[in-house]
Amino acid sequence: MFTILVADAISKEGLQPLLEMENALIIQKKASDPEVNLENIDALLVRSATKVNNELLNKMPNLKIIARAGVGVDNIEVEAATRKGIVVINAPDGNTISTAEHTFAMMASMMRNIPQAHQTVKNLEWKRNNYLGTELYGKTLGIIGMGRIGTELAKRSKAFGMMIKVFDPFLTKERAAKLGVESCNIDTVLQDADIITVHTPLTAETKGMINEKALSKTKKGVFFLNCARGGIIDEQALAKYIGIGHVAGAALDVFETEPPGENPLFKFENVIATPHLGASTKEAQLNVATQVAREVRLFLENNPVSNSINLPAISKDIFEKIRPFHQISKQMGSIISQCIKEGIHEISITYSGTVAELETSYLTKAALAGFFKNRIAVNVNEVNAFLTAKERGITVGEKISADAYGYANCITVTAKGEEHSFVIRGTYIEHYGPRIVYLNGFNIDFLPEGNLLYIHHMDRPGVIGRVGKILGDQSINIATMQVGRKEVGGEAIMVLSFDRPLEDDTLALLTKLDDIVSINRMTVTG
Ligand SMILES: NC(=O)c1ccc[n+]([C@@H]2O[C@H](COP(=O)([O-])OP(=O)(O)OC[C@H]3O[C@@H](n4cnc5c(N)ncnc54)[C@H](O)[C@@H]3O)[C@@H](O)[C@H]2O)c1
Ligand SMILES: O=C(O)[C@H](O)COP(=O)(O)O
Repeated sequence: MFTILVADAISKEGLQPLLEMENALIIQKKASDPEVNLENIDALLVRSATKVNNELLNKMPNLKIIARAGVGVDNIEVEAATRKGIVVINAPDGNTISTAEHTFAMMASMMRNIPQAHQTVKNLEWKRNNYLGTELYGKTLGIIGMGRIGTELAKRSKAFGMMIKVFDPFLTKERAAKLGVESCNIDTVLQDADIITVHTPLTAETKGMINEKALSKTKKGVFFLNCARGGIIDEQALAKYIGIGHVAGAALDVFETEPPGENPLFKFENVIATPHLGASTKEAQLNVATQVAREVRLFLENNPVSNSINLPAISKDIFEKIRPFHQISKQMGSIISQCIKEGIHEISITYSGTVAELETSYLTKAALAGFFKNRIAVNVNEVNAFLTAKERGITVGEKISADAYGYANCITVTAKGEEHSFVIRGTYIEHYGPRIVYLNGFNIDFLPEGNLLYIHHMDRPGVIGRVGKILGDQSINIATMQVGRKEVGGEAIMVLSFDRPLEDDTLALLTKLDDIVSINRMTVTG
């Protein structure tokens, strides 16, 4: 049973994919509500109101996925979530049109003083001469950040006869030409635009990018819009430039602190504001809720997700292709971890045959997740596998080899420790399943699943019988048994599987037998 916490106001209709799950309990309450048992939560759905910081994450040890029903994830400590192996997803395009429309509406309202004039009419005043507006037609709109919203805003503004100059370091010349906008450096946008609007995420680079220095480069009489994130335009600097009459007006949907409380900008009549309403339409809310609800459900049902912030996107088709290799990679990581009982400084994985053509980095992460599973307390998965290896000083290498040892596909994992190395090789055979075909110098063939015992011994008559007798005396049923050796009378191995885990006492008896070099008891999940 999964417990899903919907902590912000998210469209109930959009949550349908989750509400239809038979094995999920949906709780719609604030994360701070004392009735919510945070320890049980598997999935958390938020908008921008809930601050998903490390402190909250520490109270949610079971959390597997955070879904942001919207675009900006600046209310989520993504790095802290990544460290804990929690997948973070968002709904990147569900509210694009609504926010572009809101920005356009704010621009038109600002240029024609609509909010101010509206208020006077409601106050029974008729001040027609106070509100001389400015046409949009023929004006230059400067767009900083030409992503989804910037692009939709440009299309709408062009239809109103505006010229568009944009600054976005990641915009190619071809795309700018296709969109019919002029790609410029930031100074050109600042100097030439009559109206400037920002549509970037809030990052270390964009925070305060419209500061006093930037404002000093703008035309006298310029207008500003911020419907992206508070802080991209420095509020103090903007207030100063409005105060001296350089900036003619500003339209703001977002603020450095939300709700903003007392703010120096609010004393100016030519500043208009909305309370972060860009995405607040029925359509956008349904879109973003449906997008994240579908993704959370896919994730909880062990399918890939497409809109993860901290996990490479894999399409369902590709995931279906890698699924069997994903499983065996994890199993090999787990076996290696249980067989080599010392600190590891290097893990390298070699792919050959058909598997080498797939998304191997995902498989490498799965092998690391399997390796760490039995070793450390933190939940390690594809999200934090590389980070965990790095933090523990383990070098991870990935190679492609032409030699598949006669198999259609083959994955070899090598772990190097202080004193020993361990090599395991597996393959996936259609209609047969995952098989381990090589263990540390020995050819073998076993299913890497369940309660396993790996015995390294000398190839002498009676060893197998003595092992069998001890197990029989303890009423332990051997489910499967495979043997392998290098040469007659030399070293050999056997891998046995049981229906239940082997007790310590049995293991101790087996260890004492003659001709046994080492014994490893393993539990490997499917
Ligand atoms: N007001 C609202 O309710 C509301 C709703 C949706 C989105 N947003 C916000 O709007 C912003 C844009 O959203 P989007 O969906 O268009 O995002 P997006 O990722 O599609 O676009 C962002 C663009 O900014 C560009 N960029 C990044 N750093 C830059 C820099 N230093 N200088 C110039 N350009 C830079 C990127 O290349 C990208 O093209 C985000 O901050 C998002 O959180 C607000
Ligand atoms: O980043 C976003 O998607 C917007 O800022 C919308 O935020 P909201 O979901 O809190 O309205």
